[in-house]
Amino acid sequence: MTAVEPSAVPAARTAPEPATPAVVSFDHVTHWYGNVVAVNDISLELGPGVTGLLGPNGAGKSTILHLLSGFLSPSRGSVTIGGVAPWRHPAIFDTVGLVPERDSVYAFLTAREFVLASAKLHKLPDPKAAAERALQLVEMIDAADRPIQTYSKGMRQRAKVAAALVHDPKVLLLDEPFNGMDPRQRMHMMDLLRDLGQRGRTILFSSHILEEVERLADTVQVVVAGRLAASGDYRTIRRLMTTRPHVFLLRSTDDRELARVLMASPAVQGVALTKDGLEVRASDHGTFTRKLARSCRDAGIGLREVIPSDESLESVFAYLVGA
Ligand SMILES: Nc1ncnc2c1ncn2[C@@H]1O[C@H](COP(=O)(O)OP(=O)(O)OP(=O)(O)O)[C@@H](O)[C@H]1O
Repeated sequence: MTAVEPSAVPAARTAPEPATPAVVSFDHVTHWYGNVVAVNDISLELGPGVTGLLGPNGAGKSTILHLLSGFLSPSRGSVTIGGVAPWRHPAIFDTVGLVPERDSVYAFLTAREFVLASAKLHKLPDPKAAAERALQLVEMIDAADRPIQTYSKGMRQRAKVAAALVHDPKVLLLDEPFNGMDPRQRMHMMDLLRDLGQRGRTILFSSHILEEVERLADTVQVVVAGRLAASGDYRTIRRLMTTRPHVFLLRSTDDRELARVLMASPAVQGVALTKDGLEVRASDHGTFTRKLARSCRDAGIGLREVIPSDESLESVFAYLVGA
């Protein structure tokens, strides 16, 4: 496991104070569904601020969020929010708001009715005012009286966020909240979540998109195949991802000569002549890509194509797990 301790974060981003007591805690948590181990011995602590839960499909992100919401009990270990175990403890919903991945919304209701129903379920003193405030936060006032079934996916997402926020929870859990949002909606939602994090709320959102997490999260928890692969400051994790070895396929006027030239570079770990071209394993992505064109020019070799061949998130995660 690549364990990265949360490090000091420059002033540009708001990070949880190191002394802040953990609000959310996983202590050696395992959860299995029948034979499938969805979460495997995960320990983590989260405090106020925005945390991204990053992982490929099937990594265990939804299971982690459902354990926190009290929908699932840990098979082993303990999960707590503010010191309380959420399982079979509905009062936890005074503290927690959940935006599920699936649309668990009555589509014949309008957003206003849906959010108001959520406010009433929370027995808020003024449910109407709370619903209006939540709809305003997600910029849904104008469309609030249309049935949800007429909404785009992004609007449905925002209606779910309003319902989860209506009681101003201390902890907000969001499962792939940006799915289906257009760039403007996404930017607005990011601003809203960032603002809530800065105002002391503990926000945990799942995503399989590195850029989303990078733009929003103060800290990142990377899960792969049910295990915690890395955790801490997003910059450190980003650096680990960009400094990992990268594989490129190159096509040139003289692949054999190019192999000889590249092997002299400290940024290159290995080369292989294949029927498709020259496969290069670079130890440092930045140095390799910066110097490649010049090396070819100096050697009189024409560079025809540079194809990164292991850029999938899965390969990034595989590297983090194996590192
Ligand atoms: N109810 C279930 N019964 C059996 N297996 C399940 C169940 N729910 C999830 N799993 C399995 O547990 C593992 C983790 O699933 P989970 O939904 O938590 O991952 P995820 O990271 O949220 O993935 P995705 O991004 O695709 O939603 C997967 O292998 C999944 O197939």
